[in-house]
Amino acid sequence: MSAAIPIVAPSPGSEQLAETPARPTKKDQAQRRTQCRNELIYGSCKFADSGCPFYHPSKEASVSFTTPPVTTSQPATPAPREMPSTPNTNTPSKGTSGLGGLSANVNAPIFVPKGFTPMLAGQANTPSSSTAPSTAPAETPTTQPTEYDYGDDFHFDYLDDTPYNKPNEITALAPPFVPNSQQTAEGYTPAIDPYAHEMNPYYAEEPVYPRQPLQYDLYNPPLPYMTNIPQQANPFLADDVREMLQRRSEAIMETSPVDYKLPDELHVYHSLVPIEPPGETRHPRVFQWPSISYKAISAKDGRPYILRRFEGFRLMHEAAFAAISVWNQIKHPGLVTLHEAFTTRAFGDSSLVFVFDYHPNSESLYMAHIKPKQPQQKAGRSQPHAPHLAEATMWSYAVQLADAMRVAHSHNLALRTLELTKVLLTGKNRVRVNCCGVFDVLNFNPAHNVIGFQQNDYMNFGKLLLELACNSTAAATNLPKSMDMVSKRYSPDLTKLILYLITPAGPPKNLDKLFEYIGSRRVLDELNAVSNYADSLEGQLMSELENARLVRLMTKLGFINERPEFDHDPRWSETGDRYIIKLFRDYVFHQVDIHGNPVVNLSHVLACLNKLDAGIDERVMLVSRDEQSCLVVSYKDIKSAIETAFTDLSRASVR
Ligand SMILES: Nc1ncnc2c1ncn2[C@@H]1O[C@H](COP(=O)(O)OP(=O)(O)OP(=O)(O)O)[C@@H](O)[C@H]1O
Repeated sequence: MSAAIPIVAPSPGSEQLAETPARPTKKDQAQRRTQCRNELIYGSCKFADSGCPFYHPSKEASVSFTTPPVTTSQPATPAPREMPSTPNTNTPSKGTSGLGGLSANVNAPIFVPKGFTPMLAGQANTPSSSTAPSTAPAETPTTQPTEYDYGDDFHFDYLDDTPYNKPNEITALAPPFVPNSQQTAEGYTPAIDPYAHEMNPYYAEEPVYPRQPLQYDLYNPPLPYMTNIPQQANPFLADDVREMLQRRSEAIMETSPVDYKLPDELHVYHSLVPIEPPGETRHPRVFQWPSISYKAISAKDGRPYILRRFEGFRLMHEAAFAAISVWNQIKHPGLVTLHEAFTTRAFGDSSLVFVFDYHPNSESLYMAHIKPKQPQQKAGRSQPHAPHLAEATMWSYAVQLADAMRVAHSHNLALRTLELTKVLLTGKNRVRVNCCGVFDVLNFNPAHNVIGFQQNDYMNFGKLLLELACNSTAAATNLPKSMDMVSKRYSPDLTKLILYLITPAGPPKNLDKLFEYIGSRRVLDELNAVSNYADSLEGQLMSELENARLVRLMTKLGFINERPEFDHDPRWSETGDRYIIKLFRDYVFHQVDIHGNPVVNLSHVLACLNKLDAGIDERVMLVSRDEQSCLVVSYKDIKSAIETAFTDLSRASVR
């Protein structure tokens, strides 16, 4: 049995027909056995005594359907307009036939809205409100041909003096939303709808515009265990996270406006773009060979990589590449992964190329913290840069870099590039050591002493922290002065750590001693910070998960709505179940207020689409654009209609 209740204007002359008794046919006899829908919906049929062919029960029987008198004036407004929808708490699902059944149901000649009755009956027990519809006679409505092709058998209801598509009638059928304990769940703000006052022109005294709460079961709030992170009111990705990801995505796709005459292809890489304009030297170089870095795309996996090219380098020992395979096996969050190295003549010289992971929009610690910057403008005022790094940031870097060192040393390797320009800031407080393995090839020596390089790592680490603490690349040239500055700016613990690292004298340094200086509390602080950040990102992902559902839904609507032709039928998207989908689209997106201005109400759209996605039994009244017909359908039915239409389209697309 259908849940769709089409109510349309009679065609011209239908009233005439109603008054002229026709010859009893088989169809007429069937009609006489069918209860008149006006009785069911409005409680009475004004044509009961003047030729309505349907069955009319006695007045006592239909008493529960009578509607109280109206006190508000009838408006004349454009369509479509915001319609209150009916919460389904009292209306269990009955008889909706699932996928594809809607067309048949809509065209069914006999209609008994089973799921509807309890709601109406429930209303009879509720005290009537002043906004209830009128049963008083009014003008006979204009009769327009309906847009919907219902077929010959379709039962037309005569619009009585209280047209069904008037808002006060709708209120009677769909009482205003009253938040229950579930609906007042987290995330629902009573003042969520800025249009509420505009959308209730008929209820100025008692606003009953159904605000569209984001129900917890349809739109999930952040996970409960996320109480350790600030809650965000925005159901979408936070602005700063969106901007960060957007910038990264742009950086990946960036191309060079200048033609640098680079090879089109290099090994398996193509689309080479220099990371920095070539030829500029801004700070002491770490490597004795000039190098230039390119972003390139791998033809193997389509991912971006960094190609660091050493110009004019001649490789003397093939064995130098042995370290590359070891570095390649180390995947650590504190290291920029080295993938491979090769020599090439594609640039017109003999070049050595290292391939690293590409971290879009990253910058070196030198660029981020030491390089002088233009003062930033905020609210029209220039903001001075922080004079020095916060102690917590210093410890965070120290913990991450110490762990990167630990993993390299445990593989019997040395980092050798713990320098301000070779440590990349790849995210919020996330540092990674870059260019690991480069020295192992550039300065290859079969008799090299890895322990000596590892001891140098401690020295370089101390120097890097000192330079960051003093905000200067020259800090190591005057140690007493620099250490004095550090002790004034930072805690004794940090001063002791730097002193331990940069002092050459004493026994060989080791990781245990290093972590003793750092202290387990600092490591746990870092763990907490990372966990909080992971939680916050997970919360953000959660909101994107919801949005992805809605995008899929809107994509389906886009495939179906306004399709010019399908299955050799130019009216495919306007007929059958698709007509319901069209009306639903109008209901969700094309509402207008009393002045005919568009209602751009995001919470309404989100609530409708979420209900649709969940396919709930709640009913919604869809009104045709000429306001002459309306359908009462459940979200479940609309979902079925969309699924059926989309499945038809998908099937045809693979044929
Ligand atoms: N793997 C990478 N992923 C993303 N960006 C990188 C990567 N490596 C380097 N960069 C970018 O290139 C910039 C320059 O780094 P690079 O190591 O080339 O410094 P440099 O100034 O050329 O130093 P040097 O001359 O000593 O090699 C960095 O600040 C960073 O923005």
